[in-house]
Amino acid sequence: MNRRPLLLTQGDPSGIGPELTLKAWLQRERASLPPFAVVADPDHLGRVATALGWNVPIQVAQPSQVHAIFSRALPVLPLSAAVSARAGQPDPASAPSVIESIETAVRLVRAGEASAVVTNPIAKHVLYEAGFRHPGHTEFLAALASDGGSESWHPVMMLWSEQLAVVPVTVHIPLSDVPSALTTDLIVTTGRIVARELRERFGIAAPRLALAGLNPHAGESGSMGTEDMRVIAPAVEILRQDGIDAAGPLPADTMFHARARSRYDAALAMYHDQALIPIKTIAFDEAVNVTLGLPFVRTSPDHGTAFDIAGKGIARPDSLIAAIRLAARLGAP
Ligand SMILES: NC(=O)C1=CN([C@@H]2O[C@H](COP(=O)(O)OP(=O)(O)OC[C@H]3O[C@@H](n4cnc5c(N)ncnc54)[C@H](O)[C@@H]3O)[C@@H](O)[C@H]2O)C=CC1
Ligand SMILES: NCC(=O)COP(=O)(O)O
Repeated sequence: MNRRPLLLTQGDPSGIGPELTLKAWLQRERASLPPFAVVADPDHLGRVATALGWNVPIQVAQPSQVHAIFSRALPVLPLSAAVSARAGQPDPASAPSVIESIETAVRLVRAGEASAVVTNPIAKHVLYEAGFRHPGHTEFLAALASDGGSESWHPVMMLWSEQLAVVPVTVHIPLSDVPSALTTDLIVTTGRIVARELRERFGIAAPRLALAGLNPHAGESGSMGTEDMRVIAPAVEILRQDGIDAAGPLPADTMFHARARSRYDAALAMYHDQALIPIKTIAFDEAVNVTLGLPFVRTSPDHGTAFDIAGKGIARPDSLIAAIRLAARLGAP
C-alpha cells in the first residue's frame, strides 16, 4: 500500500466536491479506500457536514500525519484563508481558494510528501471570471509541473473506465475551431503519450489505439470532409511506424459498441464530445478523468460541479471513489 497519502483538492466550494469528499471518507471502510487528505478550509467542510447532518470528525493535519488520523477523522490540510462559499451559488470570490488548493496539492506531491493528486471539480467559467487563464485543470497542472522552468509537459486528458478509455485530442475549444486545431503532429504526440502511459502506468504490454475520424463515415473517401485523409490517416501511419498498434481513422459512430470496444485499449477522439459522450453514457458513475503526460499522477471524477444538486446530499460519490482508487493504483508508493 502507498505510505504517502493521496491529496484531494477542494474544487469549487459551491459545487458537490465538499460533500463528495465527506461521503468518500464516510465510505472509506466499505470502499477500502487508501488514506487521503483534502486541501481545504476545515471550517467550511465542517459547516457542509453539519448542514447535511453527517457525522464527520475533521482534523487539521500535515501529510505525514494522514495515515494515523484517517481511520477516525477526515484529515484536512488547511488553506491560508477562510472559505465562505454557499452550496449551489458559484462565486468568483472562491477562485483564490480553488487555485491555492490545486497548487498546494501539486507542490506536496512534487516534494514527495504525497503520492498523487485527486482533483474535485471546478467550474471553469467561474475561474475565468476571476482571471484564470488556463482552459482547465489539465493545462494548469502542466504549467505547475513546469514551474516556470525550461521543461514543458504535454498534458493529455484520458477518461478511463473498465469498459472504455477515451482521449479527446482537442479538448476545451469551440467545435468550429476543431478542424484547424487538429494537426497530424498533435495526433501523433497524443498517441505516443497514450501508448507509453498505457504501457508504463496501466501495465498493458502492447496497447491498441483506435483513432476516430472527424467527419461522418471518416470522410467517405473525402466526399464528406478531407481531414480524415489529410490529417488523421498520416498520423495513424506514423504511429504504426513507431511500432504502436494503431487503427483508423474509423467512423466514430460505429467504434463504441461493445464488440468494437473489445478491439482497442483506448480510443483517440478528435474533439471533446466525440470522446466524452460515449464514456459518460456507458460509465457515468465509474469513469475517471486521468491526466497523462505529467511527471505526477492526477485523477478526477468524470463529472463537474453539479451546482443544481450541491448541498442536497444526493450527489453520488462513485466517480470520486473510482478516482481515488485509480490514483492509488497509479501513484508513487
Ligand atoms: N474535472 C472538472 O473539474 C470538471 C468540471 N466541469 C465543470 O462543471 C460545471 C458544470 O458542468 P455540467 O456540464 O453541468 O456537468 P455536471 O457533471 O456538473 O452535471 C451534469 C448533470 O449530472 C448531474 N451530476 C453530476 N455529477 C453527479 C453526481 N456525482 N451524482 C449525481 N448527479 C450528478 C448534475 O446534477 C447534472 O444534472 C462546468 O462549469 C464545467 O466546467 C465539468 C466536468 C469536469
Ligand atoms: N469535460 C472534462 C473536463 O472539463 C475536465 O477538465 P479538466 O479540469 O480536468 O481539465
